[in-house]
Formats: sequence, C-alpha cells, structure tokens
Amino acid sequence: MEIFKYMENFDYEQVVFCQDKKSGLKAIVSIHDTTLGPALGGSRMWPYVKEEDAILDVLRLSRGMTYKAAAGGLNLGGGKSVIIGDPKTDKNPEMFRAFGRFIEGLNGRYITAEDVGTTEEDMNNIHKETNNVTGVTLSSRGAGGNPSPSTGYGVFRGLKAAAVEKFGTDSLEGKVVAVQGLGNVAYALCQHLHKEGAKLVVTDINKERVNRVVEEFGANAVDPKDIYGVNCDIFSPNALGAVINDETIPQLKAKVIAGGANNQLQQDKHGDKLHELGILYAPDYIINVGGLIHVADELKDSFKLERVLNKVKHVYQNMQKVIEISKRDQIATHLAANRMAEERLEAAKKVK
Ligand SMILES: NC(=O)C1=CN([C@@H]2O[C@H](COP(=O)(O)OP(=O)(O)OC[C@H]3O[C@@H](n4cnc5c(N)ncnc54)[C@H](O)[C@@H]3O)[C@@H](O)[C@H]2O)C=CC1
Ligand SMILES: O=C(O)CCC(=O)C(=O)O
Repeated sequence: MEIFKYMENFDYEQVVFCQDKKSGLKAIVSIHDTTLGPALGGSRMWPYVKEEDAILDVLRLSRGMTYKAAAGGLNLGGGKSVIIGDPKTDKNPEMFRAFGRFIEGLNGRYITAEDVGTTEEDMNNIHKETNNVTGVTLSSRGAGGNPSPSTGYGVFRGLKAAAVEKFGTDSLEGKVVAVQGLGNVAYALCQHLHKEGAKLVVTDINKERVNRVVEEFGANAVDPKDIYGVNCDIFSPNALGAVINDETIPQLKAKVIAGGANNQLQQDKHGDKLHELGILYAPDYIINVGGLIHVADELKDSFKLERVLNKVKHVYQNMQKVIEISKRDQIATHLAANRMAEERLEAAKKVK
C-alpha cells in the first residue's frame, strides 16, 4: 500500500506508528483533519491479520471522524487509532500506559476514547500518562465513562427518523429489526427497540452476548452469515465495517439500514446501489455521533449526561436534514451527509 499516495488522495495530516517492545504495543494513530479542532476518536484493538488491514482501518475510521464531527456540529477534528492484538489475550495495563505516553507526545492534536476491543479500564490506564483521553471513569475533569449507551440512543433516534420516511410513522411497534453485533452499542440500541415494541432478530459471533438479548428482550437468534437475508423492515449493522457490499446487498430484504457500526459501506458505490434499490441508508456517522458527543462533553469543565442526551436526541433532526438534501439534490443519503459535512469544513477552512 502506498501510504503517502492514500494520504494525499484524502488529504490526511499525520499518521503515527507507535511501538513498545516491553508491553508488546503496536499501534497506529491517524489524524485526518484538525480544521475544526483537535482530532478526537477512539482506539480500536483488533487482531488484524495483516499490518495493511490495520493501516487501512485506521485511515478509513479517522476520516469518518472528521465527517462525523463536522456534520454533528462539533468543534473537533477527525482522528482514530488502532492497536494490533487480540483484546482477549494480548492486553496488559503497561501497553495502555505506553500508548498514553505516545498520545501525550502528540501534544493535544489527538484525543482518544473507547472503540471495539477497548474499555473504560484501558482508558483509565492511558489517563495515567496523559489528559488527552476521554471515556474514563476516573478523572479530575469529570468522567463520562463508556460512551456506548449514548451512541445506542442516537442510533435509535436516527433509525426512527429513517423509519418515518419509509413507513410513514416513527413508531417501531411490531417492526422487525435485524441486529448484527450485540456489543456495547447494540445492547443499548436493543433496549430502546424492545421498549418500543420492535421485534428483534439478532446475531453475534459471541454466544454469551446473543444469549443475553434473547433472554432479556425475547429476541430470535440467527447465524452470523444469515443476518443479511432476514425478512425484516430494518437492518441494523453494529459490528465492524464494510458489511454493505456486492455480496450482501442482493441478500437484503430491509427497507431501511440504520446501525452504529463505523464505515458500513465498503465503497461509495454501495451507497449508490442502495439508493437505486430504494433502500434508505441512514449514514453511519450521522446516527452514531452520540458517542462522540458523550466523550466531547468530558472536555468541558464537568461532564453532564443530561446535556449529552439532549444533544444526542437531535440526531433525529440531523437525519431528517440528510433525507431532505438527498431528495432535493437527487443524490444518495451518504452523499447528502458528506455534502453537509464538507460545507461546514470548507467554511471553516476559509476562516482559517
Ligand atoms: N462504542 C461507541 O460509543 C461507538 C461505537 N461505534 C462503532 O459501533 C460498532 C460497535 O461498537 P461497540 O459496540 O462499542 O463494540 P463491541 O466490541 O462492544 O461490539 C462489537 C460486537 O460485534 C461482534 N461481532 C464482530 N464481528 C462480528 C460478525 N462478523 N458478526 C456478528 N457480530 C460480530 C463482536 O463479537 C461484538 O459483540 C463499531 O463499529 C464501532 O466502531 C461508533 C460510534 C461510537
Ligand atoms: O464513541 C467513542 O468512543 C468516541 C468517538 C468514536 O471513536 C466514534 O464515534 O467512533
């Protein structure tokens, strides 16, 4: 992979490789754009098979954060980091402290938080070395803890805004929602969906997580490979990215796609294909901004959950705006979302 070429194509500012032999840390920080403020985005720990997979993941994720913050009205830039390793077996506190020292070296240009494979405890270990971390439970500044429930709430609000467009009502009573991935975000989302009377069909590669939602929310479980073809109204991806692709689109029966996973579209052309098929795609970064709103609140004098949730509620209106632009300009929703984000970024660049 030609990293500089990729960076130039999508205008990345900085990519940092971090290695600490003693703790086994191998991490990459990608800072895509700091026009609107410091780059805030979580750290993902994942057993990437090839280094190139990790590089591509962090590059794609960090660019998504620039768009997420811009479209969500936050004064933050886009960044993200990945740690190469299996979160179940390769973690140790020293690894996160070492990572914290690398983040400290970036002098506030990058601020981290949780993502797939990392926890509040990991963030607390990073915090022993730097203040440029959020999603912590111990902090002099005010700790918000794991942002996932706020993310799940925002996804729920965005999903409802998409539902009203497609089904004429935003009530989810009796609607069948197929949920892929049952981690922190999806669990919170399932709570809201269940409370509203939606029927859940779920899957995860982790059996314990499946059992929990089957028992608590009366969900029906299917095999991970079968989730795309489920006869449902709404498909909600909440695991990893690139799940909307050439192989999965022909299997889909849903009229709406709305989930929390970052980078759901494998490529832009897949968003165009959904548009062509009349499937309403709620752009990932528009409806999963709740976590970012949550962790950004920690940067204020004191964290307030009520303030966070009031802001996250507006994901509904933001999703409506995306639909409006999509209809007005006759473009797919992922392009409408990009247009919203790019307009804000361009305006800020002119002032700078
Ligand atoms: N946690 C947060 O606040 C935010 C998370 N996101 C995104 O939402 C997604 C989920 O994040 P979390 O819930 O925090 O992570 P998590 O690690 O708690 O949950 C992910 C779940 O997906 C499952 N999974 C992985 N591969 C799968 C497959 N092929 N089929 C079915 N299940 C699979 C895992 O077993 C796990 O239970 C990620 O894409 C993340 O980047 C986005 C914004 C904020
Ligand atoms: O929710 C978080 O952990 C922080 C923001 C982030 O990394 C994300 O939205 O993907």
